[in-house]
Amino acid sequence: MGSLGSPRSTSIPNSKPSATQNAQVSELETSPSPFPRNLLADKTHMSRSESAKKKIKNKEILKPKIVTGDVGYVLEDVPHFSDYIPGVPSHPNPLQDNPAYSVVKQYFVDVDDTVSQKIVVKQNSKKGTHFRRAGPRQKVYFESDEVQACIVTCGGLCPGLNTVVRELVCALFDIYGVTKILGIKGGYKGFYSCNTIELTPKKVNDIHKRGGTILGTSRGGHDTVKIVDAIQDRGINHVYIIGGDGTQKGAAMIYEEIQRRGLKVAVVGIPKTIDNDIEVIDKSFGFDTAVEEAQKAIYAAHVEAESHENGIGLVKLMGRNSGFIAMYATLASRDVDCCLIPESPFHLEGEGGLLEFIEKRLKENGHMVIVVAEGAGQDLIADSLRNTNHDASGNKLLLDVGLWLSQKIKEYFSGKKKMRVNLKYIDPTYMIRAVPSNASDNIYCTLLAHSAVHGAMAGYTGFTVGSVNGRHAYIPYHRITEKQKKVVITDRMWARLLSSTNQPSFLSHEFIKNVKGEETDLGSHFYLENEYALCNGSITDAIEKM
Ligand SMILES: Nc1ncnc2c1ncn2[C@@H]1O[C@H](COP(=O)(O)OP(=O)(O)O)[C@@H](O)[C@H]1O
Ligand SMILES: O=P(O)(O)OC[C@H]1O[C@](O)(COP(=O)(O)O)[C@@H](O)[C@@H]1O
Ligand SMILES: [Mg+2]
Repeated sequence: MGSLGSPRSTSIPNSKPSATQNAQVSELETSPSPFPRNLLADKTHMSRSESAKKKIKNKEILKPKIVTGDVGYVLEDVPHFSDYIPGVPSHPNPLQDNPAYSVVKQYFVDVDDTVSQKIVVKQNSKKGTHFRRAGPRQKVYFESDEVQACIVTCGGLCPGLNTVVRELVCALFDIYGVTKILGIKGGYKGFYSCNTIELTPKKVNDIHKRGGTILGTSRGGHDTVKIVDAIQDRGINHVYIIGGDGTQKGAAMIYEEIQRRGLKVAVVGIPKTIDNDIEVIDKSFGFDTAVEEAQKAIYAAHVEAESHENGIGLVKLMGRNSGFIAMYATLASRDVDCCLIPESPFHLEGEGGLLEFIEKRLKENGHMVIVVAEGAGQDLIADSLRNTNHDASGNKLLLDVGLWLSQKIKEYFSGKKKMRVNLKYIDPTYMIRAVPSNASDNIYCTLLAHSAVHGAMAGYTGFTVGSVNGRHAYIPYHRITEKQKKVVITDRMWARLLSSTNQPSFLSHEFIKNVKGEETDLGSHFYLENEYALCNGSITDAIEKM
């Protein structure tokens, strides 16, 4: 495989590809890396001529790096420049000369350190899946003045976005002496349709105290080729992408295109989602803040409900497909009588239905509080209303379960029951995600940002950073994006919720029978509550041993 031709023909005025961004590489005969390799890196600058584009398009990308060891040890590793850029030079890490780190006993993470996905084990358990431990390495693959970094925030808002931006800038600046850092405005489409802003520690000094993102965000607009062209044109070689599951899928495509073009550009994802629906990681930043903020709405609903005869406080919380916010806000509050999430189907009418339970609870206590995740009961609403709308990113636009439920409850009691109820519906949806992150999320954001920067400087790319069992790790994109994390209703955490609210499970016998019949891999778990499932790996086992 040879050079793809002449230097890039189109470019933004005053910007040219940096010499180091396009690695000087030659045909790869043997690999210093122990991993399977099916990609040969391109030579020097790319041309955007049609034939060159075609060649790039047809190039295969690296296969996932899976390393196996003794006793069933598996490392799901992340790509490194040395996998596709032979002879890529390295340098000593400047961290060792940083006065702040002078007292640290061990500056660097050992190259062999990995983080286990499964921590509850039996005596004879296999070692199972591991991820590369995050942190500074002895060698870095960029000189400070060679780095041109950029940061983008995509998808919905989440508390902590500004903190991550701030800490990325500060880590690059303070630890690695990087001074060229660009903010991409307005999400993915900002790469090719907006101006950039220069980011310095001074500019970002106070931003963690503000909600939202100073960079702006958007849904839709992911055009891989245009984005990578912009990255190349601006000479960017560190791309930090903060966003949820959709964003990480987009980041994976950017990384693949960059690898196809043979560029020395690190693509690093920092997972953001208020719904906490990202697999593998313990939890996402901003989640704790959102749960805390939701307490205010639940408190108000409880005060209102308690103060009226047959008072019902109904609170709708975010959670498109995963009910983590509703579940944790309910557990934290202790004022909630019933929590409804997308993972646990319910029915309204008849024996064992929601309306019957509301009536019972009102008769017992005189008031009640219901928390509903926005994605709950969508199948029931869809029966009465047609809904085929999607947002710019392709996410299904949900119908308002809170309004629908309020209507159904009122109809039920004013109809044949002739019972007067006083229902107050509170929808704090955007309030819980528009706030600045709390103290613990701020620290989490800082660690994520530092891990991201250390990984990029150490030459890793094509990964998302996240906490796995409390240790920070580099996780390949496909592990984050292959499925969404959901509340496991056969998990003891959901059982704890049911026992705290004393609500019925609403599950039909048929549903339980179906779930019991399913053999599903329960690989990762929020807060690792499901020890049984982790040991045995099936819903059936989890249910039987609960
Ligand atoms: N499957 C996908 N492939 C590539 N890009 C995607 C994909 N899904 C979403 N995106 C892009 O990621 C960005 C954010 O996605 P979205 O689903 O809105 O939020 P989130 O990342 O928070 O889940 C959008 O710009 C969207 O175009
Ligand atoms: O109004 P928007 O911005 O589309 O946001 C609403 C959605 O954003 C979320 O908070 C999270 O979405 P993402 O994590 O995919 O950005 C959902 O819970 C909610 O449905
Ligand atoms: Mg999403």
